Amino acid sequence: MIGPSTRRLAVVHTGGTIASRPSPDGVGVTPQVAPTVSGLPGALVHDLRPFNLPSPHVTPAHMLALSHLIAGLAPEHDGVVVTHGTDTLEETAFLLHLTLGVQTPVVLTGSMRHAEEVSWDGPGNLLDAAHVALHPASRGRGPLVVFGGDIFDARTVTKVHTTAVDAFGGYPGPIGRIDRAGATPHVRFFARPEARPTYHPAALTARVEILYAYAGWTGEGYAGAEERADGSVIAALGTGNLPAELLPLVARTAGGGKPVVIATRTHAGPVIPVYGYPGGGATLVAAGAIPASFLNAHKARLLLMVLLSLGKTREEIRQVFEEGAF
Ligand SMILES: NC(=O)C[C@H](N)C(=O)O
Repeated sequence: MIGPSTRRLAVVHTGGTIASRPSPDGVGVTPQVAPTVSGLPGALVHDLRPFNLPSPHVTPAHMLALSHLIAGLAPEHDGVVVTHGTDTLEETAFLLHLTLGVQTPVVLTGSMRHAEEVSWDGPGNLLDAAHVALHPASRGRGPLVVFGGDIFDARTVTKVHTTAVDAFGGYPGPIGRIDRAGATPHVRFFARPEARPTYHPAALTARVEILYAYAGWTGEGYAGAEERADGSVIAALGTGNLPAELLPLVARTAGGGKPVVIATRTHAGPVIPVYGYPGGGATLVAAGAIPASFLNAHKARLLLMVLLSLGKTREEIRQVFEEGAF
């Protein structure tokens, strides 16, 4: 029976391993049946299935469509859970973080094992996500990722393992934790992410490519990306350094007005302009490149796509990255 204390939960299923089983054609594992939340008395669950994809097939356009869908669901629900494949889960979480301005908790989760494996982690992660989404303390913290009992904010969470059940981490780490004693959930938060601006692009029309730096890179692949894209992100070395050969290339692109954002392929820490040797971070910034702060390359790409799609200038984009307005 629906009463005044009935909590309303929307569960938006998008595919991933949490919806997967061995494929009927015998080739690997594919998304098939979305899981149902079990063990949540006193809640009215509204299931939605906007798409059913392995997350490597999820695009920024899907992510923005999800953001619009959730913006419509939020006022009518006490919490929203999104089930998602883990491979690009952090990108969807970050795009939601950038574009959703709702107070209603939005919690993403998934699984690392499919429904026919002995260690299927789908039901536990889904129930944890539901409890966190319906918990009053989750309100106003921005989109969250719940995995293996840890609660992460969308800005810093990243996938850290290809197969382990505790597949998510990031720097500086979880902002909370859910544990269950029998049917009773214990949700505890250690931190509240700062309020950040939200952005409202109608569509993600800008093209942004990522280049990955390595020892001995002399710019292979650079010119093609420069020509095709409206902006680029380089997963550079350490604090944001590149081989010397890249400095004139970056200077050419930035001088021509297309933003070049420098992220790092190192797994934690900021990009800062320390080094003055050719290709060092200080020389790249002097040549017009924009440091990505603490964002990894794929999150920096989404932010750059959002800002370019809104028609922001290179100076406005630099300001957003510099001030951490994301
Ligand atoms: N664990 C997973 O969900 C991985 C899967 N390849 C996906 O992202 O769709």
